Amino acid sequence: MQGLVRNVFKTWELIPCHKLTISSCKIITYKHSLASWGLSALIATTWTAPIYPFSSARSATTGSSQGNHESFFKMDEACAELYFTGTAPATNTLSSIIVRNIEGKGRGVVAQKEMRPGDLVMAVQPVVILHGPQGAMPPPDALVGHLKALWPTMTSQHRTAVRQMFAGSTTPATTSEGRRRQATDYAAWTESTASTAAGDAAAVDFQAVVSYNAYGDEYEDLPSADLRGGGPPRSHVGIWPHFCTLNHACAPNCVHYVVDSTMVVRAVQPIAEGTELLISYLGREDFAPRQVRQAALQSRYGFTCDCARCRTEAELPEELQALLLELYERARHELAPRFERLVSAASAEAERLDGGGAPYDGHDDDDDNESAEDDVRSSVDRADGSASPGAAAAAAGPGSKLSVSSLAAAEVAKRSLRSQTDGFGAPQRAGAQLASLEQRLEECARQLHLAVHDLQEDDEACEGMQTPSTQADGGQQLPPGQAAAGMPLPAAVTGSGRQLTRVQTAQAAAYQLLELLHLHAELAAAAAAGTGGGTTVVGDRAKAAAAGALQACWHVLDAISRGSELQVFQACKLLNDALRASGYSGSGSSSKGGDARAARRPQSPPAAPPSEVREAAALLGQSLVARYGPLRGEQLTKMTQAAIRASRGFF
Ligand SMILES: C[S@@+](CC[C@H](N)C(=O)[O-])C[C@H]1O[C@@H](n2cnc3c(N)ncnc32)[C@H](O)[C@@H]1O
Repeated sequence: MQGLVRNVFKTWELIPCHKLTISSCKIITYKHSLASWGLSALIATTWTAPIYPFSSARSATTGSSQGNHESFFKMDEACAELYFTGTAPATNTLSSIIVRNIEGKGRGVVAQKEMRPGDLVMAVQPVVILHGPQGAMPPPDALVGHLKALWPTMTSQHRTAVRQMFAGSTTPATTSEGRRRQATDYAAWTESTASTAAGDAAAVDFQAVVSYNAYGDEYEDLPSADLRGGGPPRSHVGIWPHFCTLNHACAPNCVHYVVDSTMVVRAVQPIAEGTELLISYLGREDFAPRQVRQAALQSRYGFTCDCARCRTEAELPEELQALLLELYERARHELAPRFERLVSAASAEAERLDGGGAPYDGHDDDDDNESAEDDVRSSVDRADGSASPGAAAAAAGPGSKLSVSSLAAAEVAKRSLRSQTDGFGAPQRAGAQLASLEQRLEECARQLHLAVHDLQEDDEACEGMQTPSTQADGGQQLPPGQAAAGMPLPAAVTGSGRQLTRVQTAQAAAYQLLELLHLHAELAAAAAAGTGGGTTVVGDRAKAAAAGALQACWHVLDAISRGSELQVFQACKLLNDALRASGYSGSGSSSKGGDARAARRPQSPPAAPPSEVREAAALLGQSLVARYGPLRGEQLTKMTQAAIRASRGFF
């Protein structure tokens, strides 16, 4: 896996767009090549074995050699109902988990049994939730009034849970309030207290409860909203008592998302019994360097993150840390807005040529960057979501607007580009802008390439000399003797013993740049297609570079954000590109060339998919299983189709 990522950086070169005449090139839209895809055949031939290594152990009829697999299987059936019909599980579903005091973090959730990627951790209902239209999340502060209004009629279980939520203070355990806050058992929530509802309400700091525990997003899980039908996905903000006992890590071992009103949390790594279960509170800032992540967590949640990823990053050479920060800032503030402007300008011109829109005014110079950034910012504010308990509240606070990320800006740019069937309509202007952008991007890419290369060489030289260097997230004790003074630290060990290498850590901090490299290569390929129908040498190189950068993106996501929606959607795109490049349709005859005679021939059995299609399908399978658990057969087919449909709207 790592080899692929390394390759991209080792062989990276920019494809020179300025040597091309960009004219009426066509972006082959995402929809077309997938429409005729023989999905079931491909799944049957490529996915079943590689993504279900545990299938026999999971079977309800296999017995229980590994504990309560039977109940796990049933829980996933309940979730399948949720995904496919929107019917929430009748009761809160919790895996074998326990709440414990974790040193330096207050309480946290710990696995009481071994877990594997895709295993359900919890599927739980909120104590309060507000919905809004997609992209318009209700203000988190509105939850305060709702909580107060609901309080008198709330079950005693819910009231106990709310009273025990983290509210920003470390009340000593000697007081009754402190004892309640340190309760380490979900069962304690069922205890009712003697105090009256009104009295309880006076003792609760509802504002603080909302600030630290609310979770909101601009949209719910998109593939399951698609499967459920019944209207567009909704935004939401709410408080889920079980969910808000989970602590944060910047490369977490669990993924979380909302389906209608149900919060689903799944393991995305192999997790050993006794390991702390962790989610990310950050959303898009997952792809920022350590300093940015830590500042966000400190200002919103009042703690300094010391997770395995942060520790590894802090041990990188100082110059590299400074460079990663600089590249992040340049990608976010300089390059992404300019890419966005380039694509918007091209789109506007294409519209004008179509006779549909106002003429392009030609104002696309650097001087306009500020207004471009505003545009990007507002697009991102609409598209981006907060992704943690409390993040929603933080988003509403003064000066804590959701961050503008170049990643999201790139998504906006790509979406806008792909919505045009005729691509660039302003050939010369677009070409000149792309060329100037290219120089800046090239400079950043080269710096990153050299830095990562050096890091890799260092690590290779150190290989074999090392023992794991840090205490694992989740409190696992690692073998002694590791923090030997002066020894380079090649990797962090996240909860589960998974290695997160220094190279992966550096690449994750530069993820936004990687996204832009992919976008650039796509634009270059599109430009080349405009001059020679995609058959030029430059066009082929650009396509290969785009595929390489996209694959690198998937692998970086797999290291830090496995099972995320973004990883699923990047995998959909990879598969689409592989299908398009190979002409494989999954049906009896190859679609390459698409001649009419072939259509009249009797259908032969489906040809075996080419290796690049199989690889891309396997990556999508892994991402889907991490996110949705052990879906099988028909369910897997439907979920895949839904993910592909949802990803079209996303990119
Ligand atoms: C939603 S609560 C999580 C549960 C909380 N630990 C408790 O005791 O109830 C969020 C708060 O947990 C703490 N926290 C979460 N992740 C942490 C981490 N990685 N390190 C230190 N504190 C953390 C912070 O105080 C944060 O404001």
